[in-house]
Amino acid sequence: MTPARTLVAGVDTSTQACKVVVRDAETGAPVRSGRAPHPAGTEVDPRAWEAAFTAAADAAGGLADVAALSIGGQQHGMVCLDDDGTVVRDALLWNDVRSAGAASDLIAELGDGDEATGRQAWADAVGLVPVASFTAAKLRWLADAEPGNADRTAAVCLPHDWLTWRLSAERGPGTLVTDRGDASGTAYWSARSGEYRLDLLELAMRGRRPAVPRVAGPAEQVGVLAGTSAVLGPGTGDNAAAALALAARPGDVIVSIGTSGVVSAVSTTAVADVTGTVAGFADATGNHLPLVATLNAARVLDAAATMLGVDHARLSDLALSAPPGAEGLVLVPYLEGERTPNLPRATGAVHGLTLRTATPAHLARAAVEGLLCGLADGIEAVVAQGVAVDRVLLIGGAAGSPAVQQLAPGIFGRPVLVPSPGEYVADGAARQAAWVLSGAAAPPEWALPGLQRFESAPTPGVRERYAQVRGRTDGQ
Ligand SMILES: Nc1ncnc2c1ncn2[C@@H]1O[C@H](COP(=O)(O)OP(=O)(O)O)[C@@H](O)[C@H]1O
Ligand SMILES: O=C(CO)[C@@H](O)[C@H](O)COP(=O)(O)O
Repeated sequence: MTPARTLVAGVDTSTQACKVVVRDAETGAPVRSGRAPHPAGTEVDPRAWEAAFTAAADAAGGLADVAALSIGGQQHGMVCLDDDGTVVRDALLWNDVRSAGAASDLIAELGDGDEATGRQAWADAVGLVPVASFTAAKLRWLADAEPGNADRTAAVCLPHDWLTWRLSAERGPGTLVTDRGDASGTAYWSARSGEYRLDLLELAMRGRRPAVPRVAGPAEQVGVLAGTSAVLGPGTGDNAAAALALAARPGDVIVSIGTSGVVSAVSTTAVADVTGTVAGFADATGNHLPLVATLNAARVLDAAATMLGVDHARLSDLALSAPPGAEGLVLVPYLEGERTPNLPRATGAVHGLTLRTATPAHLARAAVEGLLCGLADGIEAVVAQGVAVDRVLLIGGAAGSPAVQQLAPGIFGRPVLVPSPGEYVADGAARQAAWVLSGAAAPPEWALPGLQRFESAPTPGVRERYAQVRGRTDGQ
């Protein structure tokens, strides 16, 4: 009789869905998986994430036989809890831009009214400059727009912290836990010092100081899955989890095209970009994860497909059938406002329409190129922080698009490696769970996914034309 293998589970509680994977703890071999959708919108009742988790776990055949579980999740979302641990209001997600004015106020206040001084002060304090996405800006919005809810907020945490806490057998006061990766996206925890800046939390909350989760070590057991003996890992932010799944090392740049567009890189040193383009986040192993995020990514292609009345496969074929640069047709993809560049009130635009370019193929091409040009700007910004780029890996839902795969190398000016299709955030969480279970100093050596290499001649003209048009789109 073969001995029973030990199983671990990883969860991605992402913007659009909850995904659960079950893997062999020793080898990382996939065993089973499930998913369930999240509600649409940028303001969500966290209980919907718990319901989706339950449905996704059921779809994955249940978790009764797993020995450990960790949760990766969408970053930055503001989850406010009252004295009883009840959710105070719906969570504001990372892509909710109502906090844009609050972010500007926080910059000005830390600079005593001077924006440049404020930017420098935030970069020095926490390695990033506030934008609408970060939790601190959302808390300032809450303090100003809903002071009653701010008063009731006894503790504040992030989506993955909240779900870990809900699944834990122990939910008493002081049991909320997070990790370095997700804490670094709050704007009141410093990846450089490894400490909370509770003065900045207090500034955001206009003098209130709610409790915050304890920041656990990368492989620390933080509890037990309720109703089982499975151990819980600390979990992490989605981008840190994906880096863990890919065993990313310095020199690797991961470009994720999910709901968000993300360029991130593992680095042994902290960054502090005073322009605010690159955020100085932490990874899930003790390193750093400088990161650029856009609000508009896979859903740009969803929108283009809807406009053209086609599915993703047809959109890709259309894009590949048009010439590079779509003969001057440019789509600026700021469909939800934008975070990078910081234009929260911007809208999308199409420039260069002529009788010749007014075709489905040109529009499809312009959508893919517009999306990729924004990410190419992100790669450039990360490089400007002194981060080495030896390999570019492309993941996320839209990385499955042949047009994205084939056009990215030309626009990025570098070859692109596409791992075999997978749920890399959930996989990274599963690898963390296996690490926690092992008690070892380093994560287990799991087989890495196969990589498909895409290469093509650089098309710098496409980025130049995009940059000209982007400059005219300020969204005011
Ligand atoms: N082949 C494809 N081409 C383009 N977009 C795709 C494709 N497959 C999935 N997507 C899009 O990818 C997105 C989901 O990606 P995912 O990385 O799971 O997002 P998230 O983690 O933010 O929920 C959806 O918007 C979906 O429509
Ligand atoms: O805001 C960020 C990173 O700073 C996003 O990456 C969110 O973490 C959401 O990710 P997805 O839902 O696109 O995976």
